[in-house]
Amino acid sequence: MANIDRKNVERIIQAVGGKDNIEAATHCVTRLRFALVDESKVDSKALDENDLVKGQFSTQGQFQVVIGPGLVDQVYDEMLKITGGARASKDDVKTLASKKQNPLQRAIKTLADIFIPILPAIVMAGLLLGINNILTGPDIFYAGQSLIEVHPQWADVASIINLIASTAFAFLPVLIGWSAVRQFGGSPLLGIVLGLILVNPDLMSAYQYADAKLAGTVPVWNLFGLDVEKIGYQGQVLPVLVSAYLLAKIESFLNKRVHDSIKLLVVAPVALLVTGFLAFIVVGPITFAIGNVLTSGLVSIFDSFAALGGLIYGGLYSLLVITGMHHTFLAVDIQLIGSQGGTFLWPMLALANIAQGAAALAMMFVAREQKAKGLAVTSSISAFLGVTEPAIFGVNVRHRYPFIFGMIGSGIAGVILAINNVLASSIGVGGIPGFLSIFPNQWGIFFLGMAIVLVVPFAGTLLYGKYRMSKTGLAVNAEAEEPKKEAVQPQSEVQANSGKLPIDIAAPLSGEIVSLSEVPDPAFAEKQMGQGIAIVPSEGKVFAPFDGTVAHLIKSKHALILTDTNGIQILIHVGINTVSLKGEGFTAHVETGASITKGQLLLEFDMERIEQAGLPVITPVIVPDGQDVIEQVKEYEGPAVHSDTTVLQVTLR
Ligand SMILES: OC[C@H]1O[C@H](O[C@H]2O[C@H](CO)[C@@H](O)[C@H](O)[C@H]2O)[C@H](O)[C@@H](O)[C@@H]1O
Repeated sequence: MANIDRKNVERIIQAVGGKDNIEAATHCVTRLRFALVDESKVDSKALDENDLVKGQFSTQGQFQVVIGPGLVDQVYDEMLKITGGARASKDDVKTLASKKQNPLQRAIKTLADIFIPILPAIVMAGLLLGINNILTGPDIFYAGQSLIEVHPQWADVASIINLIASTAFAFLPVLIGWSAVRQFGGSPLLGIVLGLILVNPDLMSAYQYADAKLAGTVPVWNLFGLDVEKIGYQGQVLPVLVSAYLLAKIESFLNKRVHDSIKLLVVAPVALLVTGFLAFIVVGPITFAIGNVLTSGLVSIFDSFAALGGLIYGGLYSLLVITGMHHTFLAVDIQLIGSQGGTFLWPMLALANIAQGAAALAMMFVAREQKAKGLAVTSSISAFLGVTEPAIFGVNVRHRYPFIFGMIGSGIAGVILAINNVLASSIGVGGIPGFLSIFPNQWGIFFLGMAIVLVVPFAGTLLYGKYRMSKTGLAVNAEAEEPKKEAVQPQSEVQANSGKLPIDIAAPLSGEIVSLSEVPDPAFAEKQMGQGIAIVPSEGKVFAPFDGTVAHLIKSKHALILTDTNGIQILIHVGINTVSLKGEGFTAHVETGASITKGQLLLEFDMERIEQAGLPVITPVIVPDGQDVIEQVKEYEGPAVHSDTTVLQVTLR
């Protein structure tokens, strides 16, 4: 690795607003992470012009300057020497950075962080409920009758499917309790128990509450003259969220004060007792009422300004996906389903997914290069099945106009869905399977919306893309976007062309090799640190791709830098933002400095743990820039078998 120029480090300090503007700084394997006093003092142009800097962006109150593996430690050390500042941990910077977010931003992020880990359970339940809807809904296969009415032998099959499907919704407070207490720093197990308390079958179900209230038959406990309603909180979000917060705080209060020898006897029982009483006496009734007021407020706004609401939510939903804020609306969907029996927001989400997929698909006909075409197709399939990041980041945002046509299509469809009050009975799989979650009597309108989000973004992108090509004479392809990238050629051709020795680098993981552009982190996706590929792993194991040494095993064990016998360095970064797991779920079998042999097991990681934390497991494998020995890097795609499939080919000078 090249030596760093101190002057460039000084320029970085100046560009981020000088020493006094740096509240704390740390670094991970690839970038400097700053908590800055005032981000408006950052001179982006100066950073762009700095040779050491590969990229810059601000996220969640942190300002990140991408330097690249190998160099970043040196730059960080030099920076500390210059500023005289103290080393900070990632947590220090994270805490300071989150203070920079306003309370609303923090609340949004916390909500999203709570709901992301439970999303798979809810989506699974929604899909099964959709199947149940098809079996039990009238007029789908037979006029005026449902399939199980005509074929009663299927009735119990539908009933079992319904039971399996509705469990995640019926016990939703348990899922939220687990995730929320974990997020608030308490014991997830107590969160589960809290959720179970709130839906205990001894309580009257929240779904029967309205009728019982009218009839005056709500059961109560009498606590020394105080009547407390004995009701459960099925389908409610706020009661369990607030109770989970209290539980986590009470638990950590007690943990700090109670002696270790009696912790087991005191902490959990007291925390649960206090929270349980508070939940039924105060928190539950108040938040239940607030939840109902908020949802009916939102419903009446949509009743009065349906078209505008549909245009805004449908049109801008994909922008929310870019910011990651979209998961916050899961809480609103769930609350709407719990208190109104259906959500009008989710159908627009499903169509917004399709719209981005259709726009990406059109790029297949605009792009000329095979790889760009391939990316357009695969990413659009993913969007049609409810996951849009590959289409949005990999294709649409890079060319801008497909993203805009996607938003136009989903805005128009949003208006149509909103004015017809199309509802989803549950949250399901977004994109095309989304119709399964829509009340079957509204499929007609939903399919009309689907036609719009297929046609408008596709036609708009295709026509505008062709027009642009005819104006500029340029084909849109990967090379046009990424001038440095080389096309993949057969090995023999490379040897013949360059006359230099190409070195094959084997896959360090088994799975699917994809383009770096599919990595949901701009530092990798935009190749700010170097060329490479990413692997969507099929198992949580990293193997040595060559004989060499471990140049650096990152403390939190989520990333490794390896050097081969020719001096080529590669970075393997397991997952995205996995530094936040602080080594949890990672087991290293080697240390920094160890010699390695091709095929040797280096690291194991728990894919489920990473996914539960809401983090992607996609693993970039890059050849960091700045290696003077390297002339060119070629990238391969397709299925990968560790230690066998070639993922990269490096030609030395
Ligand atoms: O909110 C429920 C939906 O959640 C997922 O989709 C949303 O998040 C995805 C991942 O960030 C994103 O790609 C997609 O555009 C969002 O709509 C899930 O994939 C959907 O099936 C689910 O309905």
